[in-house]
Amino acid sequence: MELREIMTEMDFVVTEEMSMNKAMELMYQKKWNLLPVTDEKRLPVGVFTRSSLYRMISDGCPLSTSIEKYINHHVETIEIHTPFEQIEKRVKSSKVGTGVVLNDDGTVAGILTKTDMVMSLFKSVNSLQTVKALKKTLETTLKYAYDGIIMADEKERIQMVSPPFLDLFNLQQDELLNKPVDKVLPKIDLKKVYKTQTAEVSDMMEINGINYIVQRIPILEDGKVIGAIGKVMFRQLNEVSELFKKLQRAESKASFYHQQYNEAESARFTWEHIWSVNSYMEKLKSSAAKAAKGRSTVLIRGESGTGKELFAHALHNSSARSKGKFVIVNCAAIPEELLESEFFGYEEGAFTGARQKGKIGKFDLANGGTLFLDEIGDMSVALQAKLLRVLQEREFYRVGGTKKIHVDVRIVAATNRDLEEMVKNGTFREDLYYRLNVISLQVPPLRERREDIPYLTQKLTEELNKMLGTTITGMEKDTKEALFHYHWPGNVRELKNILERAMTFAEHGKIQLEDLPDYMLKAMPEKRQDRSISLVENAELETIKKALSEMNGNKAKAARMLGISRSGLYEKIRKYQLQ
Ligand SMILES: Nc1ncnc2c1ncn2[C@@H]1O[C@H](COP(=O)(O)OP(=O)(O)OP(=O)(O)O)[C@@H](O)[C@H]1O
Repeated sequence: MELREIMTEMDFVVTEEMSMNKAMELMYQKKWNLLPVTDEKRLPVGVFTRSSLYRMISDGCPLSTSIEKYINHHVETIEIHTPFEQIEKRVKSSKVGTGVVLNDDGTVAGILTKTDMVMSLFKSVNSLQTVKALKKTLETTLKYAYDGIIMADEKERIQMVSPPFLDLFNLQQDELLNKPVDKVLPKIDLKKVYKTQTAEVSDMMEINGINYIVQRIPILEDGKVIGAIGKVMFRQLNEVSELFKKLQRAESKASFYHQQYNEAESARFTWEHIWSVNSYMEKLKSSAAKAAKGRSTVLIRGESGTGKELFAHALHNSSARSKGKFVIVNCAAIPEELLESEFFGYEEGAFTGARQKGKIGKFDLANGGTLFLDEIGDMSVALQAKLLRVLQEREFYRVGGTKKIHVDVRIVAATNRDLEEMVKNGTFREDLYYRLNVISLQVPPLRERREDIPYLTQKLTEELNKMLGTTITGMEKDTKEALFHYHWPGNVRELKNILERAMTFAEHGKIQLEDLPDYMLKAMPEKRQDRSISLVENAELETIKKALSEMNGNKAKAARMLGISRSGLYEKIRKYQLQ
């Protein structure tokens, strides 16, 4: 077989001067992950890859920037007349997924991907025996193929499957090998081609936030189907096409404002959006859902990034006021002198130089709905007095106004400050504190519910795959451990940010240790010598120790804090020999 028959020919030219926009468009149209860059004589000077593109985006380069500085000058090349056996050997040992094919005169002819190679091997198959003989070769090649590939024999039983396929569907090889393909993978629907004997491509499907399509190819011998191949394409689809769309969207300011407009004044989240497997969190959610039904003011406490705002959204959505507006005021973000008019609005001509027309305040806006006062601990004492009056009387005056305005607003407030301490030192009014603190919800920090880390990681990866258009199927074991042991001062927000960063930079389908920020890796503890207790047990032990010390050894209180029964706690104390 000739290399020319299996490679993908390059019928266009990419030079160093090409803009990022054009390069991206080519990657999208051609579905290539790598573009060979040449000089004016078509001699190779480097390659522009998906990670080069990501680097340009993360550096904030405008779309018109030339790709020159982001070219990788290391090029893996293959001469066009290389014998097939040698190509096979090179492909198997090479770490890169795509090679650049050169003509005899050194100019670029095209590219050869590992998937091209696998498919070519199938083309040369002409009997079932050969399929079996090729198995070893294919398995090694498959290991590095970029797409998910599955192969079934004439009895429709799975004979081979590539690692990206297993990653995408979160399956182990044993669960598939020798099993009937339509039983274990009905969605792939490979059975079809045994009947139709013709290759076809599926519609777009979705799993874990990742879009994919399946190409179904029958292997024919003497007019009979002796096997079938399913090729699941997902990486190119998502990474290039979504990125392309996203950038185009980002370019359009109009769409940005449109989105802002849509998001304002409506609560977007419900209890289902608060992901947790921690028993205390589950209880907190159900108490909050009960509180939502009443009229009382709710105060949500907890460190920054723990999900207080999410709780406020869900509270509003499950209350009788869900049809009304959900208005957010971040008390720390508004300048002191504007806070009053933000809250209460102002009458026409209230200030010299003010806008001619009056302005409606947040209290007015939230009438019939919920007003979420975020960072309430950061409000000045003077404004606290005014807020207290509205809460007591349910009435207020606009700035510069003389007419009393009556409102029906439910207040949900949140803070990460120590309000009790602030009351003591006079920076927070005691009477307002009691007004707000009718129902109080304490959202625990992430490090005190470590079992949520793997769960949130999985759910956030799915969400981010959709948002970023990436195809991350999981992470390496040591990376999971690093996340698990980190102390998470920024809580879920920090976890989300770290995942977003890692998913943007991950070169492979799985997040690796090197994709995590340096500051996190430095904070990693030395590897434990004693592996006799599992990571989850270790976290449980740490959480119990902390609860006991916080409650000064009072087991009943510690059990309540942990959301477990007293006997449950005693059992754990015995298990970990804690006294
Ligand atoms: N349990 C959770 N499930 C899903 N997403 C979460 C969860 N907790 C927090 N998040 C996400 O983490 C980010 C921070 O959450 P949020 O803004 O609600 O925190 P906060 O406690 O209000 O923070 P701050 O005090 O800094 O305002 C958001 O993107 C939110 O969607």
